[in-house]
Amino acid sequence: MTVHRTIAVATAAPYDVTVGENLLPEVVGAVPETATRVLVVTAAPLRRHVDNLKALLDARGFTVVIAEVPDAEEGKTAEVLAFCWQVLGKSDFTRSDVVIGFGGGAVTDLAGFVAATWLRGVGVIQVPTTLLAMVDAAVGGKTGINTAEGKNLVGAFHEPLAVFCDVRALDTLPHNELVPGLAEVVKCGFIRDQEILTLVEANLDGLRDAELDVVRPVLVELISRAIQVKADVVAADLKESFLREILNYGHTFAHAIEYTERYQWRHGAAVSVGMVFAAELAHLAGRLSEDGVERHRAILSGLGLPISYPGHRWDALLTAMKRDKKTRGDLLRFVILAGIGNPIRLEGPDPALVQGAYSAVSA
Ligand SMILES: NC(=O)c1ccc[n+]([C@@H]2O[C@H](COP(=O)([O-])OP(=O)(O)OC[C@H]3O[C@@H](n4cnc5c(N)ncnc54)[C@H](O)[C@@H]3O)[C@@H](O)[C@H]2O)c1
Ligand SMILES: O=C(O)C(=O)C[C@@H](O)[C@H](O)[C@H](O)COP(=O)(O)O
Ligand SMILES: [Zn+2]
Repeated sequence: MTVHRTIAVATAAPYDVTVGENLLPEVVGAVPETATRVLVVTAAPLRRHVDNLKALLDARGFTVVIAEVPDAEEGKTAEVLAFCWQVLGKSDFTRSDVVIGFGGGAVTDLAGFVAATWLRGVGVIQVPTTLLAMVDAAVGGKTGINTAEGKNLVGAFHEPLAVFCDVRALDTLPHNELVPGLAEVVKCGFIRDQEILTLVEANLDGLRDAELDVVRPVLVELISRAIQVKADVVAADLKESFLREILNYGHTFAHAIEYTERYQWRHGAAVSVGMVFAAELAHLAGRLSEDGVERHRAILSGLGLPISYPGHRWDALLTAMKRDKKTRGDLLRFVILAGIGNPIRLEGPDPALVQGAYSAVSA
């Protein structure tokens, strides 16, 4: 049976996230008729898919410009952003024209920021092609790039016109890229929708082995549920004044790992360790039971995700964590759980607790 689900994101500028199969015609249909030019921001592994999209856009009479950017985190830099601006300038791209972000989370983050900054903001349609980008990066309007000092330090909130998650794109996604996306799905389970945890626990082996023909129905359910969690949160607090911080569960430590490891860790893998770190911190702070911590370890390791960090680089990690966007002045702030499904903030914890949580996830 063909999958087709729509999740509405009810922000001030509402849009739909479509989860389905063979959605390229719908992507083209979402480009406003007022547009003349379309910039597709993408990376080399997506070339075949993008050729198909370009053919459909050409047939509709749009002038299509492709910006193929360096893959993965290498694309989230100021230099690549400037390259995209140059492409837009040279093609006389106007406010009625549209950017399409076509790729993993690195591409959708960059494409969104290109759209946010060009002429102070043009429309962007996001077409995420990794599991992680479908359930998280392409939804919610957080866009940005990394700087030499840290992860996602420059960016803007810029919501898409529409998001299309074509689950058939996952057929070409390498196994080692699919599993990290499950970390963000599990995150949504720990912070809000516990049915996600139940579904994952019941399908651990199939999800870990990514046998898509076997787990496709459960994966579609998990994708839809995770997007629904994100949609509900961003609809209530788009600009992260407080509630939205729960989507950052596990990310204080995760971003520090990514930065310290020069982006050689997959984002989802770092988030997996980051959630165990946050669970250990919550336990040390007396807010989460030993069983709650163990549930983190069991689910994440059961999916084949890392639950420890072997780097022994505490000083570097602490320096990076201080640059987290939830920090206020010198006050480190963490999202932790006061029980599964109940995220709270831990502000300015005793440094011994933070170091204790680090020791608990050190391999
Ligand atoms: N804006 C947000 O709210 C948000 C949320 C979560 C993550 N992120 C960001 O997303 C990024 C991670 O995204 P990611 O995990 O998708 O990694 P990624 O974008 O680096 O993609 C992983 C790899 O898969 C390739 N790929 C993508 N789709 C493919 C397909 N269908 N077939 C074959 N190969 C394919 C990519 O080219 C890349 O080599 C990080 O930069 C993270 O900070 C942002
Ligand atoms: O959408 C959000 O809000 C999130 O925090 C989702 C995270 O999974 C995502 O990795 C996001 O890019 C992190 O943002 P940052 O503000 O910590 O850079
Ligand atoms: Zn994330």
